[in-house]
Amino acid sequence: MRRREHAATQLLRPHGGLPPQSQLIHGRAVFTEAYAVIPKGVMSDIVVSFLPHWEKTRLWVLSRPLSGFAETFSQYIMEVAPGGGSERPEPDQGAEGVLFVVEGEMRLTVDDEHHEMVPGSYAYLPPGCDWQLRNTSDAPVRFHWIRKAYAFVEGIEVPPAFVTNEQTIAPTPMPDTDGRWATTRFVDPADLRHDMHVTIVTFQPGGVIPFDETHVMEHGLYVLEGRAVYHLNQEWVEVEAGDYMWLRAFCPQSCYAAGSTPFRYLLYKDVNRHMKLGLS
Ligand SMILES: NC(=O)N[C@H](N)C(=O)O
Repeated sequence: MRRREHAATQLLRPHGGLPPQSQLIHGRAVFTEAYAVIPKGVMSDIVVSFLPHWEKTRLWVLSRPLSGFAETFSQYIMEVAPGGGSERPEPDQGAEGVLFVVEGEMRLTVDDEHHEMVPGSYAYLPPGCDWQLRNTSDAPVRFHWIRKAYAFVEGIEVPPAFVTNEQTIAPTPMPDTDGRWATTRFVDPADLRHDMHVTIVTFQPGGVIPFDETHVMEHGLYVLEGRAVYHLNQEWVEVEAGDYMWLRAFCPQSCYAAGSTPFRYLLYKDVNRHMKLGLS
């Protein structure tokens, strides 16, 4: 509980506001064909977005399908002020979503059932899900909203909605890592109803991904806590809590946890489906 509060405080102060006019800040932002890095410092007041049917809400769009629909997902950091929220949050009946709270509290209603969401709360919302959201507290709430067009498959049913909290799930250690690399999984990897995974990856100080993973799955990585050096394609990039990385399919990736506290990130990955072949 204590660690969660600390991580949330670290996270939120950096967003919003502007550097003074007397300063020219050179950021660490990177955009390449293979990946992008959006450091926390560039999530300022002048790059916010707003959405239809959301009240008292602003957001930072961290990723979106860029080249037609070759990319699979969009990811937002949502900030909802007290009293704000939406009765019509998702305009697309084909979109599934994951919500993950990083600071504050809110009420999520799914099929008329209320869920009080706190830091670490996680909700999976299948396509066509009936959900609403309201900040019933007296402080802003911030959460990630990851959306993907659900890939329907004949003979496989759509998974149901669920709400949980990362604190209730024991992380699964990676084999042969002495527990220095572990993943908190919210769905069973063998459950083929799911076509995306949003997990929490945790490295203890000194933990590494020891080789350049290179795979077809895309990633969004939001650093929740700690710091690391990430190898992305041909470059080494320093990242810390509040930074975001967007990785296209096949972007080589490895890392080492560089701080004195655990390095943790929220990870999106598309899984369990054929590739579209462009046949008509
Ligand atoms: N960058 C990562 O954390 N990648 C994961 N090992 C993954 O692809 O599952």
